[in-house]
Formats: sequence, structure tokens, C-alpha cells
Amino acid sequence: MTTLGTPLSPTATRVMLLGSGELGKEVLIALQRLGVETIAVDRYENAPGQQVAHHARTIAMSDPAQLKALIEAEKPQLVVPEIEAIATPMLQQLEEAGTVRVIPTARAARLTMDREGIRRLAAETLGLPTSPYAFCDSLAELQTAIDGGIGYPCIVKPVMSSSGKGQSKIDGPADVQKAWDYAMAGGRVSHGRVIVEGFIDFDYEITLLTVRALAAGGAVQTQFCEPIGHVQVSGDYVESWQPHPMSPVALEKAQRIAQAVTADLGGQGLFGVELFVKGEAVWFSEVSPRPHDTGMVTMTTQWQNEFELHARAILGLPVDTTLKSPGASAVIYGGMDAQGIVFDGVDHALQVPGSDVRLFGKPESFVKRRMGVALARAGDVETARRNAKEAASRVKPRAA
Ligand SMILES: Nc1ncnc2c1ncn2[C@@H]1O[C@H](COP(=O)(O)OP(=O)(O)OP(=O)(O)O)[C@@H](O)[C@H]1O
Ligand SMILES: NCC(=O)N[C@@H]1O[C@H](COP(=O)([O-])[O-])[C@@H](O)[C@H]1O
Ligand SMILES: [Mg+2]
Repeated sequence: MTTLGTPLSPTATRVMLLGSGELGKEVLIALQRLGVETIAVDRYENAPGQQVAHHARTIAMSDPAQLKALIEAEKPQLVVPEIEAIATPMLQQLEEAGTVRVIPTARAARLTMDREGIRRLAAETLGLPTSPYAFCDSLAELQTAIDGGIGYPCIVKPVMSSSGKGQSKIDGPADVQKAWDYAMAGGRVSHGRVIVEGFIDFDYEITLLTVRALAAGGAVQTQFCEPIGHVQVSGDYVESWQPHPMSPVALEKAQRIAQAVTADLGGQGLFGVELFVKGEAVWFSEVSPRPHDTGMVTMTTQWQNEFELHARAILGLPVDTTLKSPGASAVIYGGMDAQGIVFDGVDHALQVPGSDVRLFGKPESFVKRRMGVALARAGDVETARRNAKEAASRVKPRAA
């Protein structure tokens, strides 16, 4: 049985988010609605989630000593990683000592913060289909791996990075040095290691949101949302929609892969399983053991969006993954490096039929920083995509 307390009282159910960007902000709002006391942690002040939580804390989350001190001081019942770059071995120690429960598990957070951990688990332990890959610690090793079988084109990524940071495509020998240098500059945690992956010439890619939640009787049950299609530019998502049509065979394979990888990672919560599809072939790419950026579309397409599903699943509550309406999302970038920017045209954007806008409230804009998202629901996905892009384009960021 789940029992929830009263926030800011001795009975409070206390949950700490490690990372409080746009995704954490929505998880925090979902938790607040259930009367959970929330602690929003990030590496900088006034992160989006810190603006809606009961408590805001700013630390270097990749520093094990700072992380341990904060968790011991705040004593949350649950710790919810929201980004990859966290001192996950320390989370594992604290979980093993019984100090705290980590969502979905500390091992899942550790394996997925490092592309090597999750890739070796998926391909070598679970035998799931993936692109060919190798791990390299130098430019020379990278060249050897490409010549030894990965071939061209291929993709190089720092082992610790996300949202496409440090990622680039190599089309031929002339690009190798540039890709290596770019990866070295772009990792989130400095680390001289990269993964090189053979390029998969997929027809489309999806995120399969997969929830592990308690069913009546107390057993963990796996449920899937409708597939989310998306478009990525330079490794970062710019547009997503739901549902993405799939052949029954491809959908079945996708669900089987998602079931296998999430069952191994274990625990309770929502996962974003990234898959490439060509015809009826399906490849596993990677998985987030937490809500996914492409899943922001569920704020307009599902009865319970991915953030509510995560909040419910981690608290031991039942979930409903059904679709409400086809819909789409389109990213609003800052387009400039500046603090405290303003957004013109939100009124104009909201005149687009079925549209909605979220502005994350990030204190500082960068040219390619995601500052907001436009949403649109419609009778079909094509209309929704067109309307979401139209609404996004009507929001005009401007320096104050
Ligand atoms: N081996 C590959 N073949 C073809 N395309 C790829 C491959 N690897 C990555 N991509 C493309 O680059 C995108 C980003 O890659 P990936 O998900 O590994 O990066 P990421 O930095 O972890 O991104 P995020 O954190 O946003 O999920 C993929 O969604 C896909 O469009
Ligand atoms: N693909 C992962 C992803 O989308 N993560 C989301 O972006 C935030 C960081 O944004 P920032 O880099 O603008 O601070 C994270 O906190 C999370 O919400
Ligand atoms: Mg990805």
C-alpha cells in the first residue's frame, strides 16, 4: 500500500530530483499535485525545476562528497536522477547502505550515464541488435576501429554526453580528426573516451516510453505508450510526434527489446527506449531511465503524460498509458547567448489551432539551448506536426 504524507510536516513524503531542467520541472509539478515534498537540485541557481519545488539546492552533482553530504542532510525517501552527469557510484553506495532508494535503481543510473555500460549490457549481455561499435581512448584507436570494421559513415560520441553534445558523423577519412577533437571538447564530464558506431540508415527512429509500475497485488508490470516518432539535428531533438505508425512486426520487436532492457535495469519508473527502424528490422540505440525529451509531446497527447507516469510509478501508484489525441512538439531554441531573455509572440503562437506553449524559465540562453517547446494536438499527426512547428516559429526570443 502507498501512503503519502503532508509536505513540510514530519509525515512528508520527500523526493529529491538530481537535475532540475525542463523534464525535472514537470516531474516536480506532478509530484506536487500528489502532495509530495520536493527538493530540486541542479548545478546552477534558478534551474526550471528549482522554481516550482519546495526546496532548491545547488551543488556539483558529479562530486561524490557534495552529493553524499546533501542526501544525508536532506534525507529524502526517493532520489530521482534527471540527468546523466551524476556521481552514480556514490548513489550506489548510499542505496546499498539503505540510506535512500534511487529511481529506478542506482545501477540503472550508473549503467546509463556511460554509453559503454548500457551498450555492453544491451548488445553483449542481453544480445539485443545494435549498430556495430567500438570504444576508443585516442585518435589512433579511433582510426584503427574504423579501418578494422566499423567503416564509413560512422558516428562518434563522447561516452558521457547527452543531447548530441560532442557527437558528429564521419563520412570519410578527412573527418576523423575533426570528430575526435569535437568529442573531446563536448563531453559533459571530461573523459577521453568515445564510442564509434556504424551508421544505421534507418527509415525512422522512435522513443518507446516504457513504464514499470506496480499492478494490483504488488507485482511490477511493464506497460508501453504509443511509439513517439522524432527528428534529430546534430544529435539533438527538434520535433516529435505521437503516435508514429509501425508495422505490427516492428512494433512487437520494439516492445520486446524495451521489455528486455527495462527488466534488466529494474526498479519502478518510466524509461525512454530509443530505437531505429528499417522495414521490419529494429535496433536498440540507448535508453533513459527517466522521462525523455522527445516525450514532452505527451503533455498534449496522453491522459497521463510521461512526467505523471514517472511520478506515479515511483510512488507505487497505478498508471494509464493510453493516448488522448494525436499530437506533436517542436523545440524553441534561445537563438542567442544572453541572460534573462524575453519571448515575443506567445499570443500569436497560441492562435494556432490546438496549440500550447511551455517556456522553461532558464535564466540564461545559448544559441542552441532549448528554452521552450510548442505543442499541438490535431486529428492526425501530419496536421499536428505542421501546427507545432508553426506555433514554435511564432515565438520570438529576444535579448532584453
Ligand atoms: N549509429 C547511429 N546511426 C544513425 N544515427 C544515429 C546513430 N547514433 C545516433 N544517431 C542519431 O543521433 C541521435 C542522437 O544520438 P544519441 O541518442 O546516441 O545521442 P544523445 O546525445 O544521447 O542524445 P539524447 O541525450 O538527446 O538522447 C539519434 O537519435 C539518431 O538520430
Ligand atoms: N536529452 C536530455 C535532456 O533533454 N535533458 C533535459 O535537459 C536539461 C538540461 O538542459 P540544459 O543543457 O539546457 O541545462 C536536463 O536537466 C533535462 O531536463
Ligand atoms: Mg538519444
